[in-house]
Amino acid sequence: MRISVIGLGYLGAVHAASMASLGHEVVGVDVDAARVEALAGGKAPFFEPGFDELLTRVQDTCRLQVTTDVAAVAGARVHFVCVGTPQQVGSLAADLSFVEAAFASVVGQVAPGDVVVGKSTVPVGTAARLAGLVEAAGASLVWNPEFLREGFAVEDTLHPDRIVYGVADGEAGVRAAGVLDEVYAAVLAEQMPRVVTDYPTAELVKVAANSFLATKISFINAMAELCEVAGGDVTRLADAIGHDARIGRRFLNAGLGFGGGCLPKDIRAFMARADELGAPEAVAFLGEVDAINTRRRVRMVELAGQVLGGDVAGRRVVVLGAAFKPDSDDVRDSPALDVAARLGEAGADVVVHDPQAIDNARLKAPELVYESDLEAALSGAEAVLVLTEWRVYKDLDPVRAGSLVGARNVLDGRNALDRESWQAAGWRYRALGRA
Ligand SMILES: NC(=O)C1=CN([C@@H]2O[C@H](COP(=O)(O)OP(=O)(O)OC[C@H]3O[C@@H](n4cnc5c(N)ncnc54)[C@H](O)[C@@H]3O)[C@@H](O)[C@H]2O)C=CC1
Ligand SMILES: O=C(O)[C@H]1O[C@H](OP(=O)(O)OP(=O)(O)OC[C@H]2O[C@@H](n3ccc(=O)[nH]c3=O)[C@H](O)[C@@H]2O)[C@H](O)[C@@H](O)[C@@H]1O
Repeated sequence: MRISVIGLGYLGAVHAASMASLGHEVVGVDVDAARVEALAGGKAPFFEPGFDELLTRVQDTCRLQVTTDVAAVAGARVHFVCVGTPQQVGSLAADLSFVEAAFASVVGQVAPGDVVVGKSTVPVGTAARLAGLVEAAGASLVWNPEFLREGFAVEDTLHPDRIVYGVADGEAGVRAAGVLDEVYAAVLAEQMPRVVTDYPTAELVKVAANSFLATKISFINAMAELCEVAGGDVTRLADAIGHDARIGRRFLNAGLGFGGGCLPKDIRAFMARADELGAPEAVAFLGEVDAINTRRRVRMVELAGQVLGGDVAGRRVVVLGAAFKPDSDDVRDSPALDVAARLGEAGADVVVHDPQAIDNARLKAPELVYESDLEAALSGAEAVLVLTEWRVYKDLDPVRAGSLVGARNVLDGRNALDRESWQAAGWRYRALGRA
């Protein structure tokens, strides 16, 4: 089928290439000319495992065309809107201006019978509002939230845990769902759950899922705070409660907490929307989830001060990790970069290393010093802070690292290192949530 994808960021670019890999003829549109140019040349505009290979495969089939000209979407039968919904400056609410602009430009191109599919994460009520615009052009709207994780984006797009459609009432909704089933036929062949519901439920499913994940992380980080004062070990605690199948061990990794372009802004936008709907108390707990998350960053800076004898000013500190999570170059609301910036503000001589995210980090925090060679970054450091659990940091040899640094202090911000082997190599090991 001929389809279009509007917005070629972490979500849209992977969606477009994945749909082309399923055999569809895809036209992708983005307002960012540099991004379009990179994709047109078969190059991923960001680091995502497996994405370069997918692009190369798709390029060979000539089924993916990219452009800045929205007129190119005319002739496609299904149009996926994948533009950003960042946090508004000075407010908790989502900035919907990109979604509104994208819908306005797409409806000018659609033909009667087309299906417009919203994939961006939006506040509940947005789809019902946009449906009128789409229907006025003779097309139908489906809200089809996306649940992919960065670092696993290709895998999650082609093999999701579930697919959710929010559709209009009646025949029109059934017909639109049927068209989307055709697009996803190869994905649905794996028989994962497919939930067809109304617009508000589909929108709420997305923010509820991200809120639950954020809550799970902050729950374990609250336990980490208690372990720190009571002398417990949060990693053992997480293992023990995680054995209960009702709780589960996943997303109970205590440490610096959550960041990225989604969980933080989604829980904030949910609070703002609940407030508008007159039900702020329903999700007031998310304020605490957010506060626990921020406290972990503050605690990390305190811990660095403690191991350095009370003051970080003038002390050489190496921050390992700038991305918000491993296997990504995304630094949006990155806990690691935030801690590095806080240490820099406190006067520390900070050097930041990351295997993939230095270019993005430099744009976001140009005041920090970056080093792309890991051994050079470690040289002379008086404290080593592991803040993003990249494999290369987990694989560090503590003996070799110990020969490079100025003092053997390691702070494990992600509970990712093997404590015993670091201690055996003469390191003073400190971690969040472990006394
Ligand atoms: N990044 C992720 O892992 C996931 C993101 N989402 C949601 O998907 C949406 C997009 O997120 P990302 O891809 O991370 O954002 P992003 O910021 O990486 O990409 C958004 C893209 O849309 C483009 N754009 C903006 N206005 C446009 C317009 N009028 N026409 C065409 N292109 C336009 C931008 O230039 C940019 O390339 C957000 O709502 C996000 O919450 C949902 C699930 C996963
Ligand atoms: O809406 C979105 O954009 C996406 O947001 C998250 O995906 P993502 O942000 O890519 O990354 P996660 O793997 O969820 O990690 C988020 C943050 O939580 C942190 N985290 C994760 C798990 C954990 O146990 N502990 C923990 O601190 C990570 O380090 C990272 O900073 C969700 O997992 C996706 O399902 C969702 O589609």
